[in-house]
Amino acid sequence: MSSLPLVLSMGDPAGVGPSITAVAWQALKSDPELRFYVIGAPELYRKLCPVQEIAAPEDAAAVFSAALPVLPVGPVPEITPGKPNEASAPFIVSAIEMGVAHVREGKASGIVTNPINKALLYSAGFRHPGHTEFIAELCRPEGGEPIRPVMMLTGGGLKVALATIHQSLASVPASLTQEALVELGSIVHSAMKSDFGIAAPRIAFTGLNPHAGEGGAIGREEIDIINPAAATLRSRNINISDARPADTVFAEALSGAYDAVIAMTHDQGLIPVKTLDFWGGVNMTLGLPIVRTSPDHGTGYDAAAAGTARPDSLIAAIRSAAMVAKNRKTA
Ligand SMILES: NC(=O)c1ccc[n+]([C@@H]2O[C@H](COP(=O)([O-])OP(=O)(O)OC[C@H]3O[C@@H](n4cnc5c(N)ncnc54)[C@H](O)[C@@H]3O)[C@@H](O)[C@H]2O)c1
Ligand SMILES: N[C@H](C(=O)O)[C@H](O)COP(=O)(O)O
Repeated sequence: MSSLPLVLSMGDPAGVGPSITAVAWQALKSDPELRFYVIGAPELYRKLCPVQEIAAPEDAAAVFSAALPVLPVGPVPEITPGKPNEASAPFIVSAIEMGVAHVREGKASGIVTNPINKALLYSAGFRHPGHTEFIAELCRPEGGEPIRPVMMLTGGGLKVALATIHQSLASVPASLTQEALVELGSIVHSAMKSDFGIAAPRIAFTGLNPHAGEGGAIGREEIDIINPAAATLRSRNINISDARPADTVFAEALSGAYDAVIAMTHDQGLIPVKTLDFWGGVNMTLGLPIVRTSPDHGTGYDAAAAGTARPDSLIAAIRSAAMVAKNRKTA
């Protein structure tokens, strides 16, 4: 595995982030290959586990087995778990920016983001739908072309990428273009090889409409957009299906027919993963020059307030980030 540590961003301090970070450290502290540090407010973690403030990512390795290494960001206002506070927004954003900078500078092997509440961040001038697009923008070289980030959720034996993410269902059909789907299919194909070590990936597109349009009787997006994009990708030696009915393609993937499924909408793709494996699910961003993963859940304010937060998905995200970093190094 990479000898560099992973970096965790604090996420919303009023959510489950602080508690699951402390429990993840307890669970992983004896595994040097999964070592990490968190960029956050040290006081968030002090009641939960031993904490050691560090001045630089390079200090994390010596500390990790004995205490959670925390690179301070702040001053974060005093927080009551479960009660979001707008005053923490600038520090939530700074922690992500610093973490991405550390990975880009070669000081950390990847970033694992704790959950944020996007609406709260808008008060601090955050203008991105989520981490996915924000981190892609942070990775864009100065004066360079925008990077197309791809959201993929893994869990329950599935790997599901999304053609559209945080947008209204009504706006989805206009966003589906042959060009965008060809670009997406290429990114997923490359990531299956470099990030997951799958030499000859088999990918399926879902349809947008019930029964993948029923030959055009229920909708034409499959005939006019999705299938032509699939044909272009196949002409480039990418093994990808025409639009498959979305109600059955996940069962086909689970039975071994496909390594990854590309879903047309957020809920079409995330419902099967989160239903099968909410606690083991991982959200990752494909197509970036850096490794980024996250738990599949959100801020979970009610669990934070009740003290019932589970660390499983964060631990799975840490393991996935370490695996992808290692696979990319090998590739
Ligand atoms: N990666 C991210 O930053 C991310 C991902 C998803 C949602 N969100 C944001 O989170 C906020 C809340 O979203 P939501 O309510 O739809 O989803 P959620 O995942 O926060 O909560 C769904 C349910 O799961 C529970 N839950 C979540 N995490 C848990 C944990 N670790 N342990 C125990 N129970 C847990 C919650 O208490 C709730 O009952 C929204 O602002 C959303 O945008 C962020
Ligand atoms: N759609 C994601 C999920 O439900 O898991 C999520 O909102 C996270 O988005 P970002 O990783 O872009 O913050």
